[in-house]
Amino acid sequence: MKIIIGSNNPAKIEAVKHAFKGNYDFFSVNAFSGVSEMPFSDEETIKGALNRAESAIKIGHGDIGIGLEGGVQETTYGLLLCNWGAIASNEHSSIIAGGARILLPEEIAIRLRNGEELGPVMDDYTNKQNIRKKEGAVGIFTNGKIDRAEMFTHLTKLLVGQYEYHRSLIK
Ligand SMILES: O=c1[nH]c(=O)c2ncn([C@@H]3O[C@H](COP(=O)(O)OP(=O)(O)OP(=O)(O)O)[C@@H](O)[C@H]3O)c2[nH]1
Repeated sequence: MKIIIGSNNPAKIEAVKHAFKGNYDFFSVNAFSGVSEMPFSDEETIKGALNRAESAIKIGHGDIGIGLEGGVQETTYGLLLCNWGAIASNEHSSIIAGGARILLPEEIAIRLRNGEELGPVMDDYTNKQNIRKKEGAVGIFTNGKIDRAEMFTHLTKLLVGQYEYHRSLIK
């Protein structure tokens, strides 16, 4: 089975490879999210994940397309880091799942509300480079307990499990 991942971000690719068990061929493509660089709601982040999954399966001529998208959601408690994923398949309509979420520190949230993007803000805050491709904001703010790849692995397992369940209903 040919699985097309709609991103070249190593944290996302590693996560998808970990979540699938069995004989699969993985390819990654730079899929278009069709949403803003910094999605600012669950709705927008889900849309980005769906667009990436549906574009990945088409571009890569795969059996399955996977889209993973990071964003934030405003709440009365503060700004939540949110992540969403989608599986597009040739057999049925797309499936979505959400990742674990944590509140971002207010000094980070203020910068995002003023229009900055989380990736560069995290690099600036930590004085490191490409945090988004490594441990991610979730890794930094959980003291390394859950990094971005692990969070996306869990999310992708939620997708794969639902996909298998849907397929068992079709057959
Ligand atoms: O350091 C981070 N840790 C995180 O936990 C995290 N979650 C989201 N973001 C940032 O939010 C924007 C959209 O996210 P995103 O997933 O669409 O893009 P990305 O650039 O990370 O990947 P990709 O576009 O190469 O696939 C980008 O600025 C990401 O950097 C994060 N940055």
